[in-house]
Amino acid sequence: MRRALGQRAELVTFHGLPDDGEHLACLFAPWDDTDPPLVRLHSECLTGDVLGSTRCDCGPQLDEALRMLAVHGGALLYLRQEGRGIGLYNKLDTYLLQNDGVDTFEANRLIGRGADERGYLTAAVMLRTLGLERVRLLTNNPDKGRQLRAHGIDVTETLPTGVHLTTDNARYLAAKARSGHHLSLPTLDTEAPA
Ligand SMILES: Nc1nc2c(ncn2[C@@H]2O[C@H](COP(=O)(O)OP(=O)(O)OP(=O)(O)O)[C@@H](O)[C@H]2O)c(=O)[nH]1
Ligand SMILES: [Zn+2]
Repeated sequence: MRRALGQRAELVTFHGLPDDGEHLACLFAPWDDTDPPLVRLHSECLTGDVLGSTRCDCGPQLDEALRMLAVHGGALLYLRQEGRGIGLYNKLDTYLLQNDGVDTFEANRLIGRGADERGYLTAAVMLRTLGLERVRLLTNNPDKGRQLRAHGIDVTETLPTGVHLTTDNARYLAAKARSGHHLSLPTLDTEAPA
């Protein structure tokens, strides 16, 4: 079902998705006919997207994607994959471990969950349903492009998001870089000068 969201954007809901989730597509028109449309797969982060938490970079990444899509057109899939798939309450439990110095991926494992439980089959089905089988993907996470391709989406290009580094999210971003996200972070010199 399609609902208008302002003059140049509309929301699309889906029924019968593989994981039965309430995922949402937000379409921005028009897109340039010469290039495949810009697509952002955004994983839900209630704390960062809505409540302004500065522990992660989700809020600034969502704002950035919405700004780019408003200019260039394309689609944002808002995927209900809170906490990289472990859910909100579990994510909040891992925050306690992170406060003791454990990184965001290891904290998931310590509560008995996968470091990243997200799959993108549902996103691929959403894109195909929307007629978006060739896309340019906005992400620093190579797994998203890899999985979309494995599910038959032609990802012609991957465009990096900005690096939204602050003192609050520096450890979070460093953990993402270690886990394979394409992020070039400045190195911090923690040693005292000789
Ligand atoms: N388990 C867990 N999930 C988190 C934490 N902080 C943010 N998240 C979730 O992480 C997801 C976003 O993943 P990220 O690793 O930040 O980025 P990404 O989506 O893999 O990559 P990009 O496309 O480049 O943004 C959202 O679902 C957030 O809810 C955390 O401390 N623990
Ligand atoms: Zn977040």
